[in-house]
Amino acid sequence: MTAVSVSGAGFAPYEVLVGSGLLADAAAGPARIAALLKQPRVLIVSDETVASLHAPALISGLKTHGVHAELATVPAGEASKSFAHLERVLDRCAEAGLDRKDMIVALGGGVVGDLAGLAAALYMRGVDFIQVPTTLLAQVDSSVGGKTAIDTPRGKNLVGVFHQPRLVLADIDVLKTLPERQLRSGWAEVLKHGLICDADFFDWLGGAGAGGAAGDPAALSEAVVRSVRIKAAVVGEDEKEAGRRALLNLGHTFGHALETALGYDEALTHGEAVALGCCMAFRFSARLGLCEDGDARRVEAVTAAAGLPTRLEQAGAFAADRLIALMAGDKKAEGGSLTFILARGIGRAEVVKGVDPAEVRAFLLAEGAA
Ligand SMILES: NC(=O)c1ccc[n+]([C@@H]2O[C@H](COP(=O)([O-])OP(=O)(O)OC[C@H]3O[C@@H](n4cnc5c(N)ncnc54)[C@H](O)[C@@H]3O)[C@@H](O)[C@H]2O)c1
Ligand SMILES: O=C(O)C(=O)C[C@@H](O)[C@H](O)[C@H](O)COP(=O)(O)O
Ligand SMILES: [Zn+2]
Repeated sequence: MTAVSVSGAGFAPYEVLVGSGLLADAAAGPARIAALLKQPRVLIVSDETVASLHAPALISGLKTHGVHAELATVPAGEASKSFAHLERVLDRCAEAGLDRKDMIVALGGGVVGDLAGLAAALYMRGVDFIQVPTTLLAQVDSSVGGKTAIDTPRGKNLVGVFHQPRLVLADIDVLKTLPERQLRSGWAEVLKHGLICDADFFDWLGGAGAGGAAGDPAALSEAVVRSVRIKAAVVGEDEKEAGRRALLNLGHTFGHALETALGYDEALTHGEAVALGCCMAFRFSARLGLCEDGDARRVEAVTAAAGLPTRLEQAGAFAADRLIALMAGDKKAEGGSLTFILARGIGRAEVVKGVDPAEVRAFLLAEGAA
């Protein structure tokens, strides 16, 4: 097991534990959860798919430590990141009689983590929560850093707060039940971490570590640990995204606009949108003369080799003006002007504010938007 600690100026430090058998072995994950509790009970929030596969092991592991667990489930999928499901989860907290000393456990992918984390931040003005991420995406990214949110039809993650977990338990074994498409989606955020600030990591992901995208356990473990270290370092420096943390949004200005334009449809997962968005960010960077065309081509080749989309037409048909309007509503935008995370090369991302919408429009048309 590897422990990565996340610490920063504005929040209580916590550990991300990455390893095998953390859920199945009651002396591992459940023991760590039990040790953090002020009262011997938790509310586990999960989705219906994950609950049926992995909640029984967690519940019985907790029971061996005298912890009673209640379970609240939402339907699997992005549509659960909504006001309606947030209300239902909050109602379940009240129905279960949770008080301020109780703990919520988010057992699932990024959808469950974002939703349960937001519910934990809101219920009684804030209760503690633990992340037990079950997708690759959630293990390498969403369970770490304290961003919680729901979507609205006008924007992805438009309503949320920063609320850090008390512990993250990333059990690599649970990825064995994850559908291949979801594994590849998570790989997109892994590639993103290399592209932002670690060219050696990106080289490894495109070479010796490439098997991780198809489930090779050793490569997956290493990719999770290296990703978590990168994310923990960035979050520790800038919890509330005053500066450097925005780099973690590489590929997301384009990606979130695509997801919202598609109505959070399952045709494009968040990871696929990020993969495509990163390719677009590199092509846009090359067009603006920030990086070499060769960098953009390499990003595209490594992304395609991982079975992820790299071109707009793979995601659907889009109107450039609609995408620009959505990007102007992105959380990084200031006064309606566009902000992008662009790159001077692989591993050299930077925040670029005040990008000319006419440049963006011309780029989107060249990419195949109408
Ligand atoms: N808070 C953050 O920092 C952050 C970072 C990245 C992404 N996100 C958010 O995360 C969400 C995407 O998360 P995701 O990709 O994990 O999707 P997800 O949570 O929808 O999970 C994907 C699918 O996999 C299933 N699943 C999960 N674990 C499984 C397992 N072990 N075995 C079998 N099936 C399993 C789920 O039921 C679901 O159908 C998006 O909403 C995105 O905005 C948040
Ligand atoms: O943790 C962060 O910061 C990120 O930007 C990670 C992203 O992968 C993630 O999708 C995040 O939810 C996006 O945040 P948002 O602020 O753009 O909604
Ligand atoms: Zn993301």
